[in-house]
Amino acid sequence: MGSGKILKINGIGKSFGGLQILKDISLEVEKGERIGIIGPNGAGKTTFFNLLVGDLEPTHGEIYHYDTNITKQPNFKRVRNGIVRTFQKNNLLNELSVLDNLLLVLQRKQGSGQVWFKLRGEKQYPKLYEKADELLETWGLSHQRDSIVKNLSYGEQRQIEILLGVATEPSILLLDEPTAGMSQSETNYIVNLLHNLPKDLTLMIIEHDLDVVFGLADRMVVLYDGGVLVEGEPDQVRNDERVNKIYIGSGDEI
Ligand SMILES: Nc1ncnc2c1ncn2[C@@H]1O[C@H](COP(=O)(O)OP(=O)(O)OP(=O)(O)O)[C@@H](O)[C@H]1O
Repeated sequence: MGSGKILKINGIGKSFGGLQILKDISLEVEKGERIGIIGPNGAGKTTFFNLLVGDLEPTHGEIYHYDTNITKQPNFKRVRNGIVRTFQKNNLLNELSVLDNLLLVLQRKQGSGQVWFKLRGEKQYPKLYEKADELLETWGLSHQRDSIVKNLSYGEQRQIEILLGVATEPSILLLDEPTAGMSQSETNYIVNLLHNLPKDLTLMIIEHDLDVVFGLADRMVVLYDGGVLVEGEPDQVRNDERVNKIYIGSGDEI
């Protein structure tokens, strides 16, 4: 059973062919928690997210969203229920403007049985455009409103992608390396944005920049060798001998 937690993960694992990537992961997440997920390259962090959002099915174990067993629920249903992820790579419509990308997300959110990919006109849907402009202003991005996505820098595109995730008003937002490949000022923008998200939004963040993730998280989960090596408050994890051991020689400092 789910026991009132927004997410309850009971002993999930994932194998590809004969190769067991995730062995046995259990985790309970409270609404509004900010969970940082770290671990060496190839530890299975992205695979873990794929299981949570329904892009992959676990080989064993169960996932509950509150009291609903979502282990086999398809991705689109989880998105509809507020479980949303952003990718390591940009997932935007590059030939369209920032505004149009945002309008499509807002349309899809509102749309019941609508053709989400057909942009609606401003005259017929002034409220939709008002909402998009309001969001762009809140995010300090009004100047990029009409920029074509492909003409933006990589870091700017990633910012927009994260903001589109936020625009869907999710209850759980999973961010896969939100600051990867960003300049320091772009990273600062994202950190600031994440700090200012509504407090009842649950965040799970995979991040290689340890300063970023330790600064944002209430709780850290360290994945290693297919399982949870350590889980706890950031200070506790930062000082954990086992965690320091796996990061020694990796070039990262805890
Ligand atoms: N669809 C797949 N088929 C086969 N192997 C896969 C598949 N997806 C992931 N893997 C393997 O699973 C392992 C874990 O990959 P994953 O991307 O989850 O790790 P990660 O911790 O996110 O790594 P990184 O920090 O480098 O992004 C890797 O060895 C990868 O090659």
